[in-house]
Amino acid sequence: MELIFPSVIIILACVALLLFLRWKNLSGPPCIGGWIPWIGAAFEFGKAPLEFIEKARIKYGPIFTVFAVGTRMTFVTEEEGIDVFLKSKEVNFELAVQDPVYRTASIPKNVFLTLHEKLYILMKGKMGTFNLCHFTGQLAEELQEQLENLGTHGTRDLTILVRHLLYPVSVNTLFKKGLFPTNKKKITEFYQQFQTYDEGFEYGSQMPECLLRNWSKSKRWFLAFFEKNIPVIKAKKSEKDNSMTLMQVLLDTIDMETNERSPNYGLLLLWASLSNAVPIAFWTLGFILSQPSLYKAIMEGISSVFGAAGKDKIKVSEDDLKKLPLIKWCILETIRLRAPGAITRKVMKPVKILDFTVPSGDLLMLSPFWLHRNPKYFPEPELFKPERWKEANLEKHAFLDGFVAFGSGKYQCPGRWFAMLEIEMCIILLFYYYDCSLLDPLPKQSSLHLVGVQQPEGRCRIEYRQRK
Ligand code: HEM
Repeated sequence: MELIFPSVIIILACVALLLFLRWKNLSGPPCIGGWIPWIGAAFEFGKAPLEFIEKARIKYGPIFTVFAVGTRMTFVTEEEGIDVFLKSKEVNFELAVQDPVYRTASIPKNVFLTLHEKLYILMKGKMGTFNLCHFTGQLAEELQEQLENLGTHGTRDLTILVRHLLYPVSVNTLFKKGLFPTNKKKITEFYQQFQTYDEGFEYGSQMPECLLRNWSKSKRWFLAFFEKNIPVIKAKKSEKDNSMTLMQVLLDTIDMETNERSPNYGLLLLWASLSNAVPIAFWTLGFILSQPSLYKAIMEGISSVFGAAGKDKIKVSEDDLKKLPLIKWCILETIRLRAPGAITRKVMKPVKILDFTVPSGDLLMLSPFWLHRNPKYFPEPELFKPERWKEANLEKHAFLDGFVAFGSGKYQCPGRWFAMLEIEMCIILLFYYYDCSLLDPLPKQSSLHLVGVQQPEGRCRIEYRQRK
């Protein structure tokens, strides 16, 4: 009797626990795990995350949880879930990205949480639509300097060409004029290090650094680069009007709170400014050049605004840009089709979506890439149709409904208008000076990326020849 009593209690406790777990599971969205504890669905998911998401949506419905390496990611794919993602006070951006920020830029949680909102407001203001006009002149100047290096004609891989234009232009515009190396060896080193850092970023944001030797080296290379250059960036204001660059403005605030993390923020801003803008410039040029009638229409626009190509440098004004809406539509249509695989928020308190309760601690995930393929928002979603952007009120800085490539809500991408402007200027100036054609078909997009926009899977060469 003495032995039976505790056994009954243990059995009852187990039954209660099982019922509780079953109830919990029933009230949560369907969960895709694997048979290996903790690892869960990591292998299947990691092989091709974008395809995995779409297959799971078809099999499990509009909301489902993927359990992988100890993390629960709950994907929302339809209105009700999207609304919670974008508007609920119970889901949080900062707590969702804090861990990846720590892994990729070594910014500790307390520093990140103290500074994030202040820095975000500064970036949003400095790169907002009112201030955009301050970038136009310098972007044009920097781009024309880089274009001079292309010579009269040549053939290059389009990705490399875009990198050679946008790396120096972004660094010199956002950090400090002249900061980008000018010595050939150092330029090559910068390119190689950034490529390694960028390519490994997604793994680096999830795995211990000790498992990613080369990536870790490139991260340390950039931290040392900024450590050396922060005093230089701080020292020099614009000779023309004493104005400050974005990084100089950020450094003022970072210094007030902590004087040790400036290089880390330099690295984060560098990555944010290049990782999406470069592939989007690549794809936009690729889409335009692979459609002769579109390329012709764009060239007619450029010639009507700037005249025939000559030897002198040109100035590009806000008014000029307004006369060339087709280029902006092409950029937006490219961003729609190559949008980030996922954006994320942390669930702070359980949230109800459809008939399910998503528990606190889950990462709520939204896929701009798949949302942009919903025919309800974008008819014939797989087609590249720049003219659909005619409907958007771009004068009022509004995108089309259902377009979330820059995120949405409180912490929408603060660099979105700058990115659009930089890519627009890049296309205008390249096409103004050179006749271009593609020597290879446009490559497929890789489906390996959740973080950021989609990368090309193979090479694509461009031939360029100075216009007469
Ligand atoms: C086409 C190019 C770009 C795309 C598609 C893009 C997309 C995004 C997305 C999806 C987010 C996360 C928003 C969210 O979760 O709601 C983001 C954040 C951010 N982006 Fe961009 N971005 C682009 C270009 C740029 C550029 C050129 C800059 C800087 C000059 C920039 C700076 C940032 C920063 C600093 C954040 C983090 C904001 C925060 O911490 O609150 N982005 N971007």
